[in-house]
Amino acid sequence: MSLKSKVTGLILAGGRGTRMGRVDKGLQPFRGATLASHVLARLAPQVATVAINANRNLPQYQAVAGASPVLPDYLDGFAGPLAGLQVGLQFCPTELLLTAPCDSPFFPADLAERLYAALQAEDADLAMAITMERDPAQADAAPFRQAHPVFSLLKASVLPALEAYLDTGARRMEGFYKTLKVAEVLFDDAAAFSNINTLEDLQHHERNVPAAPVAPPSVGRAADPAALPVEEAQRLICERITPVEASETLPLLNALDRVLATDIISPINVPAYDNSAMDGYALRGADLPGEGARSFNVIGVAYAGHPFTQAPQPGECIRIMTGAAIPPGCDTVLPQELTAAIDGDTVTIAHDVIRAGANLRRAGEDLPAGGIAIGAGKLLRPADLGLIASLGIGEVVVKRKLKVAFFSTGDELRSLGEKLEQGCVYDSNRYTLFGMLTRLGCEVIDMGVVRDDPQALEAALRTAAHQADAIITSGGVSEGAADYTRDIMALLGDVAFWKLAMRPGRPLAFGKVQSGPDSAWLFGLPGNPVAVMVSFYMFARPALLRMMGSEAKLQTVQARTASNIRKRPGRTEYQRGIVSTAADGTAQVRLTGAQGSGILSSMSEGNCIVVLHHAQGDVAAGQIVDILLFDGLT
Ligand SMILES: Nc1nc2c(c(=O)[nH]1)N[C@H]1C(S)=C(S)[C@@H](COP(=O)(O)OP(=O)(O)OC[C@H]3O[C@@H](n4cnc5c(N)ncnc54)[C@H](O)[C@@H]3O)O[C@H]1N2
Ligand code: MOO
Ligand SMILES: [Mg+2]
Repeated sequence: MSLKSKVTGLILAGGRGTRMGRVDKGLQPFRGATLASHVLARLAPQVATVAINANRNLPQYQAVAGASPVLPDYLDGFAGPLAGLQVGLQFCPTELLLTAPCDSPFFPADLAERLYAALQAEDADLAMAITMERDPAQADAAPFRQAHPVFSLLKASVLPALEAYLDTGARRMEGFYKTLKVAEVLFDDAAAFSNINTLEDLQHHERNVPAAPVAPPSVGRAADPAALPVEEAQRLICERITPVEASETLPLLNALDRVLATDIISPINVPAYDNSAMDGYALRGADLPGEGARSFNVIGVAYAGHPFTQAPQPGECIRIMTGAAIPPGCDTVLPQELTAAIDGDTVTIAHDVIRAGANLRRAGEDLPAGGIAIGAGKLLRPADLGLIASLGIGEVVVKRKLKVAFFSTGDELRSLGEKLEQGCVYDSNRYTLFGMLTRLGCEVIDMGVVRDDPQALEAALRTAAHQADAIITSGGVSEGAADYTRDIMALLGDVAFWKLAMRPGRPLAFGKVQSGPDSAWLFGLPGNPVAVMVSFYMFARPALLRMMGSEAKLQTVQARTASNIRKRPGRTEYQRGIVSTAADGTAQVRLTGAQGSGILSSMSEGNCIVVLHHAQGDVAAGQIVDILLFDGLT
């Protein structure tokens, strides 16, 4: 029996993350994934099965865990790693449990093997990793022994002892280990057990990534290997967001732009009956002449809404209008302009003008009765309202509207109507955000401008968390000295601050802000007026749509660029363009002059965004580029 098949892995991710501003450590983005997923990748090859112990953000951990279980503590109140060990042991289907914390992604690939060797040799209950470390401030001092109790291999049979220990009210890992027979295993590589405790640690490790093999930059500085690619940030956001549950029933006319909460099942066939696609003559296909011509006697008229119910005899036909029910016995309609002659009640038809079965619209060919006419999750557009009406359905169940609070941050901002002093700018972001959110069908809560002041920011975020499902802010997410936004966001919630490999829109804050029992997803967008829009479209929009219950994706189309475009590989660029039809009839795009992220006129003048992908370099005039039409976005 292999060692692997005897061991269950347990990732300890149940802590409060106190040293990381209470963020959920395991879910912090790291080298293109989350910390927990890096730990999982190390652990999985060493064990038969894995579980994650977590007490917050369970759906997000479930996304990391895949089919493996996510186990919250059985004990209340973030009782520490022993509480995680307890549920891990309760779950453990194998004879041994190997633990690793969610914030140490570098541990050895042979951890299980080496701990097991000692466990066996010493006939111990538990084997634990030890390293020798030095105080970096005292280079000459003797190294000291550092135990890593969270890196342990233990027998599943110690569970009763653990439960007895916990029953005494004690919670310390070291205290419990003293009750067991422990084998200590010295590892030489202390760095392999280093954990990431603070956001600074995270950024430090993020920066010390071995350089990724990116194509050489075309101009200027090299791409920043620590910056998170756009798709990765989108994925991390999407992993955490879940759709709102609540729905409401609305009259059809009020449901435009809302997200359908349940499938629309067609109660009838559409069309409800076989009917004519043409004004002309209904007849039996078998009566059409094989050669020459044949005359038919017109025995009646079928109008839309006024069916003719008598079947024709051979050599008879019925005059029929578009939409009228096909009379019994008929299977073909000859458009009136294809007749050879019409003389009173006699119509002459030549051979080979139509085939049998032509010009009929069959019952149920659009939608069969009992079939799904429109699936849940569809954003209802004008065609959908029409389709639902065509089924005779007058009310629909849609997801409730999202409430989105938004405010701008910055002491330099002035609202409309205020005097513009030296060094100030009018707040434009609140207007673009208002427009984008309204177009998305959200109920907007405009919270105005919030000063760069910790108390004001905290109060605004708390109010927003009480009132809204999501909060969108602009400004203060970069590293400027007067930007308190980051500190306050981190204080109130589980918020990550990302530096993205994109332009514009490099800084972004995302996470959950909690105030008392209420919480809201926060999108802290950068202050620059173009950056705020691009970041909204790339990150906030898909997340809000997902919360609304829709998975609508942005669709790029292609156009030929009219000029050379400079582009540095290693980041995604969103340049503003104007697409038009070239002389040869194909789509052609030219850029709107200056592309600075403060140049809002570029968004107003442009009708599309030219998407220059992460790995893409310079583009020569005449080459094809992807574009996102503003009309599709809004
Ligand atoms: N040392 C660094 N500096 C900056 C970096 C960086 O990585 N390192 N990133 C730059 C990028 S990229 C952007 S974008 C901005 C983002 O900064 P903030 O999110 O902190 O935004 P602010 O500093 O508050 O404002 C930036 C800019 O935008 C104007 N602004 C802000 N809000 C509004 C509004 N509501 N209406 C109109 N204009 C607004 C503000 O006056 C500033 O000019 O940071 C770079 N710096
Ligand atoms: O996000 Mo900034 O606006 O890229 O320049
Ligand atoms: Mg700033």
